[in-house]
Amino acid sequence: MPTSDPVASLEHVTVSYGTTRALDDVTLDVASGEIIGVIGESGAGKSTLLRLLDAVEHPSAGSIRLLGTDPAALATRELRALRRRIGMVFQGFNLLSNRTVRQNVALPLKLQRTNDPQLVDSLLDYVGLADRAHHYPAQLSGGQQQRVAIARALVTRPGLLLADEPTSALDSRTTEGILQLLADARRDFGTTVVLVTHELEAVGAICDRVAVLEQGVLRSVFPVARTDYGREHASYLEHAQRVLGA
Ligand SMILES: Nc1ncnc2c1ncn2[C@@H]1O[C@H](COP(=O)(O)OP(=O)(O)OP(=O)(O)O)[C@@H](O)[C@H]1O
Repeated sequence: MPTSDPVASLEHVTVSYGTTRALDDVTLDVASGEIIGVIGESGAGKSTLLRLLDAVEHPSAGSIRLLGTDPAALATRELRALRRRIGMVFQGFNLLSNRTVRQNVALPLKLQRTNDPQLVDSLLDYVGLADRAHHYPAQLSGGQQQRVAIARALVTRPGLLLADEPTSALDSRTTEGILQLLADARRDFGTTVVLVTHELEAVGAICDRVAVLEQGVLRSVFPVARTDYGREHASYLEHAQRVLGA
């Protein structure tokens, strides 16, 4: 079990937009090395929570610590440096369409004015796309594009990886592979993952705990009883039989 300080810590955090409380008195720790799911109906506050954890939003009340610092107290340059330590993957993959797979993965390093071709290659290999390095995103399937996005997020060895509905645009078997990749990243790199999703199966597949938001209020955080979901080498037929109970 993780023993170090939380990667992120919210203390009585409220985020208000006018009279709307997008988050209402939320207290939550994200432990180092855990995969925590965040679920809730539309408008429950999931995106607001992610924006706080990505340090693009600050609490209206309460406090937050992210990777050991208070983001609200940082100057622009320090805030940028903090945000570079936070990886993000999105439902729509958000790859640069006019850059190759390899260039997309190398981008965060380029933004840091560094260059590590071996690391980029090793990550492409890790996500199983070494042979697609010179392809463009439009030449890849959705699942492959999400693998590129995950490689891009991991290339800086982020202290926190935020995943915003990462499998919602994918079919169920591709979803299994992507979830397995996130679980592997935790196992192999110790990556802490916050997974926002409306897919309860995804939470059951890889999360240690789940936080349930309702109208901005954190109703409950409880341990997840994992389902054996991530058999990535199962054939499509096996997958269909398992899901459909044949
Ligand atoms: N910039 C904003 N200005 C005003 N209200 C906002 C803003 N951002 C979010 N809200 C409101 O805050 C509440 C929480 O929104 P949020 O986007 O965090 O929910 P969500 O759980 O991510 O929803 P969804 O699943 O539909 O994306 C909603 O009532 C929303 O209308």
